[in-house]
Amino acid sequence: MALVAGMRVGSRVLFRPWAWLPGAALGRKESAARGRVGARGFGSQRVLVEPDPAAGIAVMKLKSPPVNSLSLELLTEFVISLEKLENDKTFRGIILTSDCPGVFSAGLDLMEMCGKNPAHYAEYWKAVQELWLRLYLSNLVLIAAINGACPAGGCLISLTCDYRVLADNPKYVIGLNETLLGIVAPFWFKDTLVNTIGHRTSERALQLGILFPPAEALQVGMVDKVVPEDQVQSTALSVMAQWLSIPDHARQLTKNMMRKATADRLVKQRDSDIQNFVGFISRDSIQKSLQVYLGKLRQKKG
Ligand SMILES: CCCCC/C=C\C/C=C\CCC/C=C/C(=O)SCCNC(=O)CCNC(=O)[C@H](O)C(C)(C)COP(=O)(O)OP(=O)(O)OC[C@H]1O[C@@H](n2cnc3c(N)ncnc32)[C@H](O)[C@@H]1OP(=O)(O)O
Repeated sequence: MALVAGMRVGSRVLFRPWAWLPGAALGRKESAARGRVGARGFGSQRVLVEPDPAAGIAVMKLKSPPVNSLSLELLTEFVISLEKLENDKTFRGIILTSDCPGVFSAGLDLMEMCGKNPAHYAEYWKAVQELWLRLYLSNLVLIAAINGACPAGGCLISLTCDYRVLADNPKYVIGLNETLLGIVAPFWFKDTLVNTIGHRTSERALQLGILFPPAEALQVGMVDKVVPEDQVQSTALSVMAQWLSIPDHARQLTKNMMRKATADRLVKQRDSDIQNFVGFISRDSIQKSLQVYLGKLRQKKG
């Protein structure tokens, strides 16, 4: 077997770029929880995994009501489930979807970024980076079955997938709307978007914080297919079959070739990216903006 830049070619698992990342190792308890997934469902409180070993795929459902906001707990459970599937050679693809009606994911959890201390912000941001790196460079085919609203960090997660199917519902908007909150999408969010929809469209979408309804999302290439709500899952399954018809090693090396440079930009500056985030989010003016935004979200109800 040849070794290419640390990747073992000839076995199914071709690259584990995170294995050498600082902080990437899981604790002993978490390691013990790993192992073969088998045919029974597994998962955790916030991440349901429904494996179909015969088909070589698993459906992963985010289940952190009410809106799948990406709390530290959800990020951690997400990474653990992902790693379990990555480590089990039975699995070649994951369909990523939501168990919360009407919302794919509300993005990063605003409560994790408000009123906490710098150490907490640093821990949180490291977890956000970790999930992005693992998803973006995953060996598996990832298909997003987007069955609800998909703003900011939710959109980022979908953009790490190889293909996005969005339910045709005007409420199910998708985009990186950070500027509407008075915050800034970091460079690796931006890079992920640019790699998907191109520079000019990203520039406009990012500055204006555009949340695209389905038809526009399809038009700009933010999603690959828009289908009636009751067909999201079946469409994701048939798209998966098409992607799985390609030999893994060829597809994986090609994915790596397309994505590695983007991931490496973050890998090379993880610590400074954390410091930037902590400095930025700790500013009084930013904290105020986030509080105002949270207030508006709450008011919307009453
Ligand atoms: C040059 C210098 C650069 C430096 C840069 C350095 C670093 C970068 C710095 C920062 C980067 C941060 C990047 C941030 C990314 C994000 O993802 S921020 C999150 C953005 N998310 C949103 O804007 C979505 C907000 N939510 C909604 O729009 C809606 O909730 C919905 C998802 C459309 C669902 O609507 P609905 O079903 O009607 O539910 P409610 O609105 O009623 O919400 C239910 C409760 O959930 C709470 N909630 C909603 N979203 C969040 C969230 N993201 N985090 C935490 N909590 C959330 C909402 O307040 C309700 O709570 P209550 O029931 O009222 O308590």
